[in-house]
Order: sequence, then C-alpha cells, then structure tokens
Amino acid sequence: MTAPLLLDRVTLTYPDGDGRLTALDEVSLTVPPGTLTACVGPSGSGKSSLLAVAATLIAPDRGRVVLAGAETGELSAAERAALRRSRVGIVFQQPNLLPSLTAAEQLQVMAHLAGRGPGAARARALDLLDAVGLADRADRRPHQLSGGQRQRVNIARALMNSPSVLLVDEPTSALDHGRGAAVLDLLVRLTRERGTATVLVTHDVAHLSRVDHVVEMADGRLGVGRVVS
Ligand SMILES: Nc1ncnc2c1ncn2[C@@H]1O[C@H](COP(=O)(O)OP(=O)(O)OP(=O)(O)O)[C@@H](O)[C@H]1O
Repeated sequence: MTAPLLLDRVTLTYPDGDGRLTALDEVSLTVPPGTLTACVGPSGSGKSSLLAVAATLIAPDRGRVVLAGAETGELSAAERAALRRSRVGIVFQQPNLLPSLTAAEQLQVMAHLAGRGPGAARARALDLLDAVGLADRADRRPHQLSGGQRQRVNIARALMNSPSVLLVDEPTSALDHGRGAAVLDLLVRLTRERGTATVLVTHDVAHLSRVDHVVEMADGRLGVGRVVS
C-alpha cells in the first residue's frame, strides 16, 4: 500500500533576482500511517517549503508528491483543493481562530466547508475537543482560552475531517517548555490513535525522543537528523 504521504525527489525553486533560489533540492520522504516525522533545521533551510509542497499549496518544479495514493501533479487545481480539504489537516504556528466562535464552532466550520451536515459535526467536534483535553472548554471563545488551549483547538480543528496526512508547523514556538512538551505528546498520541501520517516542522529540538523519525533540512536537502533530547 502507498504511504499517505510520499515525496519523491522534489525540487522547488523560487525567483531570486535574475536567477532562482533552490529551496528544496531532490527531497524524498515517505511517511507511513500512524507515525510522526519531525523535520528540524535552521531558519531558511526549507522546512516551511517542504510543508507547503506536501500540502499541495505550492507545486514543485520537479518530482512527485503523492497524497493518499493520488499523484497530485496529475490533478487539476480544483481536484488538488478537494483532495487537500478532505485528506490533509494543517496546523499553522498561529492558531488563527475566529474570535467570535466558540471552540466547538471553530471545528464545526471545517465540517461545513467540507459539505458535511451540522448534526454529526457537533458530536464530532465535542469528541475531538475531549481527545485534546478540552471537553469542558467547548463553549469558550478564543480570548477565554490560554495559548496552549488555543493551540489544542487548532490541532483538533485540523483533525475534524479525518485527514490521512497531518502537517504541523512550529506548534510549540509560542509556548513555554512544559506546554510545548504537552502539545508534542498530544500530537504523538493523536497520530497513533487516528492513524495519520504526521509531519512536524520545528526549530525546537527538545522533546523529540518520542517521535518516530527525525529528519534534518540543510540548504534544501534532507538528511537523517539527530535526536537531541
Ligand atoms: N515566496 C518565496 N519567494 C522567494 N524565496 C522564498 C520564498 N519563500 C521562501 N523563500 C526562500 O526559500 C528558502 C527556504 O525558506 P523556508 O521558509 O522554506 O525555510 P524554513 O526552514 O521554513 O525557515 P524558517 O525556519 O525561518 O521558517 C529561504 O532561503 C527563503 O528565503
């Protein structure tokens, strides 16, 4: 069976003056279901570009991105967007929650955008908030939640449509050490429970001993990383 996420010799360049800057240089990565791969590396090494390509938000110059068995290079833009909505969960660094909605409603919006009915959505939202330890905060708005709780809502929201691939960008950067460790533990647990192929981009090499794989980006190239914690 094909892994939910497969990158095969992906090269991505950006315009840079008269030339091109190579952000990803022949990057290959396979992420099996139920496993979490952490991608570490210095600023500018290509980590965010890797996530953007994996999410099909940017098309690579060369190479293949296979998502949930689909060769994304062969899809139309509309087909790619539909695949992204149904199969990919994205957790950005800043939660970007809507200020006027409760925690449960933030999640229900995702089901609505995916064309699902409201009845089951409420039950699923409450189930996911329970899974991230926020069962008693379902009716709170973002300003009534702590930074760590908002990041948990963000993670639960990304899981709302049962994605096979979960892409997470710097989830702990705005949190202190203890809360950062708790969010990482949560991501490892959810990855196992929900069977997602998870990629986590982080500067923070603490707490990585519990993830399945660590890869290191350097100048757009991917190598096997060291576990530091
Ligand atoms: N839209 C863009 N146009 C031109 N160059 C870009 C663009 N986005 C990123 N780059 C360049 O591509 C390289 C990789 O950037 P990327 O954001 O992927 O790195 P990163 O490892 O995520 O960095 P950080 O940890 O600081 O977020 C850098 O040299 C960056 O300046």
